[in-house]
Amino acid sequence: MIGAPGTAPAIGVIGAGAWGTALAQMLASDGRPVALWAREESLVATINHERRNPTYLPGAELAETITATTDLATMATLPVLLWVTPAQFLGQVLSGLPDYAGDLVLCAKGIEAGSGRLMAEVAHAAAPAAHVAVLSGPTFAHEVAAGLPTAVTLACSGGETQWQRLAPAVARPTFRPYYSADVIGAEIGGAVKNVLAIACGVVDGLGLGQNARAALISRGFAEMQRFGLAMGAQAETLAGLSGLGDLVLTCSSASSRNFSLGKALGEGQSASEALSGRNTVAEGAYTAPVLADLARQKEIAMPLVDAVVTLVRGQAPARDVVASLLARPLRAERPLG
Ligand SMILES: NC(=O)C1=CN([C@@H]2O[C@H](COP(=O)(O)OP(=O)(O)OC[C@H]3O[C@@H](n4cnc5c(N)ncnc54)[C@H](O)[C@@H]3O)[C@@H](O)[C@H]2O)C=CC1
Ligand SMILES: O=C(CO)COP(=O)(O)O
Repeated sequence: MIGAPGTAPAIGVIGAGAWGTALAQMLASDGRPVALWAREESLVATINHERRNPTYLPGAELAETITATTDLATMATLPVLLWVTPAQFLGQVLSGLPDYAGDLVLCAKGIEAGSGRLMAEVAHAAAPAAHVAVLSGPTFAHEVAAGLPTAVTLACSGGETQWQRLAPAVARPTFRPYYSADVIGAEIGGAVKNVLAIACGVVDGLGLGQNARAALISRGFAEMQRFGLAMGAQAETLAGLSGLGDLVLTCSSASSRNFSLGKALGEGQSASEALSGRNTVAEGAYTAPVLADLARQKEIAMPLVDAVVTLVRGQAPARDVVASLLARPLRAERPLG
């Protein structure tokens, strides 16, 4: 049983990393009970007894109405689950709930390596009866946990009927979802921006200046549009909170794990050094190679994504990768040309 009698949660969060914990805190901000699933027994005890998550979200004092558990089967009884395990583990963890038939709100940002599947495809395969939605936008976990305001795209595969159910379950005074029916667009924005944030971190680490960063955001957005439109995303979604909004956030701050990974590479750390010893996830490092493969299959030029692949594979130093990007033939600015 999750929560005290009479206070059973109607909503659960799967994954107690930084983002899952911050989402649970945001959902509990008006006193509603929230169930939070973690893999780690010791973390469950710390959350329930000390009201904190020192491993993934240090500094936040967690609400009394959050109840942590390692029991996935109990979570399956809840009508709404926010799924926040990292992208590469979605299929594996969700396969523990194959019959889940409630609303499954996907919050990870990435593409599955190996299969090239977006998160909703992975979820449909693992839990075919679930009603999938995607929540994505400019949302640094520590800011959301602190109650600072933001807005997100909530893309519902079940259209407006699902939105009517989910919006009141997820919205809070400082957390504002906007409706979309474009699940693919919301997924692609979040997955691609993580890769581009690594590139922006490299620019920062190399000390190449703010002009270079703005140019990279703009040319990176062109890559996101080319890829997204070819995959069936809508242009307005890519230009919205889950696309351009999150791209600008993540490309502008070392609070981003992807940006900070790129910064370390730009400062001269090797890829293996920069990637090892992290207990937090920089999704872009796992998404970049599979994204580059998908783009190649579709004959879509993504030179910045290709450059990030070269860097995370440790195939060339950052300065050489930037030099070869700058030496590419001059061309028209058209994003789709
Ligand atoms: N942290 C943030 O500000 C935001 C993160 N996201 C996305 O949320 C997703 C989760 O990221 P965070 O919560 O930040 O993670 P995190 O980096 O804080 O923590 C890592 C998480 O991975 C889990 N994990 C490690 N090995 C695992 C395994 N074998 N199976 C299942 N889970 C495993 C850990 O238990 C932990 O929950 C990512 O896709 C990220 O892009 C989205 C918005 C904001
Ligand atoms: O997605 C995020 C903010 O919207 C968090 O970005 P990082 O995973 O790079 O920290």
